[in-house]
Order: sequence, then C-alpha cells, then structure tokens
Amino acid sequence: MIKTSGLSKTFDGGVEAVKDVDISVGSGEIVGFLGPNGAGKTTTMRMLTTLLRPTSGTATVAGHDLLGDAKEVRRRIGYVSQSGGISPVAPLRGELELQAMLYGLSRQEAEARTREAVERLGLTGLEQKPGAALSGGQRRRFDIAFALLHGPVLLFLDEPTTGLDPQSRANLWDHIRSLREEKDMTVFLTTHYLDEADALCDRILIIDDGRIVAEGAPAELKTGGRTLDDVFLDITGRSLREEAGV
Ligand SMILES: Nc1ncnc2c1ncn2[C@@H]1O[C@H](COP(=O)(O)OP(=O)(O)OP(=O)(O)O)[C@@H](O)[C@H]1O
Repeated sequence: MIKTSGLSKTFDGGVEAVKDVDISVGSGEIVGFLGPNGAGKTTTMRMLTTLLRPTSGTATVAGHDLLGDAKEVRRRIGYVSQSGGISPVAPLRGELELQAMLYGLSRQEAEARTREAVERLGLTGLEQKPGAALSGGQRRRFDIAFALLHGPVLLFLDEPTTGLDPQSRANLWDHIRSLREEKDMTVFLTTHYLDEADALCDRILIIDDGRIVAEGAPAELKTGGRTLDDVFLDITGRSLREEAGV
C-alpha cells in the first residue's frame, strides 16, 4: 500500500529533514510512525500525502506513483492533520455533505456517505452540532469522518490522540481498529505515545534525525524484557515520555 525508496527532503536553507527513507506498508496494516520532536515524521507524512514534493527518491502510494500520478494517489487516501479542520460554528452534517459534494458526489450520495461516516465513527445524533459544542474526542472522530467521505483505502493520521483523555484515546483506537476490520483500511499514523503504538499498531517504524532507525512488531522490538520506552531510549538517546510531556 506504501512503498518508498530513498525518499528524502531537504528544505530551502539546507535542513535535511528526511534522509533516504525506505518504507513498506502492506494492505490492511496499522503502522505507527514514532520519533522525537523534529525527527521528520510530519515531513514524511506530508510527502506521502502529496502535500510536499520530495527532493529525491521514489514512492508508490495506494497503487500509484507519488510523483507522476499524485491525483490518483489523492483519490485513494484520507489525511487527518495534527490540527484537524472542522468548523467550530457550522453544524457538521451540512459541512460533511458539502465536502462530499466537492468530491463530485450527487446530493443524495453525499447524504448517504455522510450518514455512513457519522455512524461508523459513533457520532450519530451529534452531526447537528457545530465543532465548538463537542468534546476533543468527538472532534477528532469528526475529523476522521471528513477524511472517509470519498472512500479512501489508506488513512494517514498525524498524532490522532494528542491532547485527549485516556478514555477518549481508547475509544478512538477502537474506531481505528474497526475501520481496519470492517473496511480493510490501511492506517499509517504518527504518535508520541508508546502505549498507543503498543496497543494499536501491527508494526512500528522509529525515525530519528531523518532516518529510520528501527522497525518491527511491538513484540519483536521489546526484546529482553524491555518496554517500548526502553527501546526508544536505547535507540534515540531520548525518552519519548519527555517528548510527549507525559
Ligand atoms: N518548512 C520547513 N522549512 C524548513 N525546515 C523545516 C520545515 N518543516 C520542517 N522543518 C524541519 O525539518 C525537521 C523535521 O521536522 P518535522 O516537522 O518533520 O518533524 P516531526 O518529527 O514531525 O516533529 P514533531 O514531533 O515535533 O511534529 C525539523 O528540523 C524541522 O525544523
């Protein structure tokens, strides 16, 4: 579903944010992308979602060439950014339907897709409300509902649970798991929380200073009785807990 070879990004001014990254993600996998602040997570994700042009390297995303066929890639992926984007003031059902129509769907199809996305994320009854009237967890679920309207096969989530209380985080994990189970969705997410990576992800990639420094299933990485936090500290010399401020 994602395959990159030598993916790199150097920003104007010379910052080498991502260096020669090879990533492979299979269909139906939930993959967690971890790394300290400034490691290159968001830059990588923005390249994979066509928002930022790589300096060098190649990638195939959702079956299409990232550089040559960006439009086809965009049709097949959903992306939820760190900040989200739902309206604080407009009732969300209307916003969802409008967004679906911007994808070229008829009003009837847009209403049906909106209903399905709202139900799937457990938000039925809340879609009459504006974003400002919702909890943080509900807003994050609406962000995901927006990203599902055009029927993507691959979902990118940038720090989906940052700032949420433990119950809302666990609830969001359940929804992400059920998207994979019921829709065979592939999910690529960044997170600062090792417990999230441990509980939710089939596989973890750790990036540090622009390079992938470790990769494997949580159980494979946690060798010798180490926690994922120990693994992270050993590899990067930093504690992810401090990074996350927890
Ligand atoms: N537009 C830009 N111009 C110049 N440098 C940038 C730009 N965007 C990011 N960088 C630099 O690239 C490096 C990687 O940043 P990136 O945002 O990808 O890291 P990150 O792992 O997502 O960090 P965080 O966990 O803090 O979100 C950092 O050194 C950052 O300062």
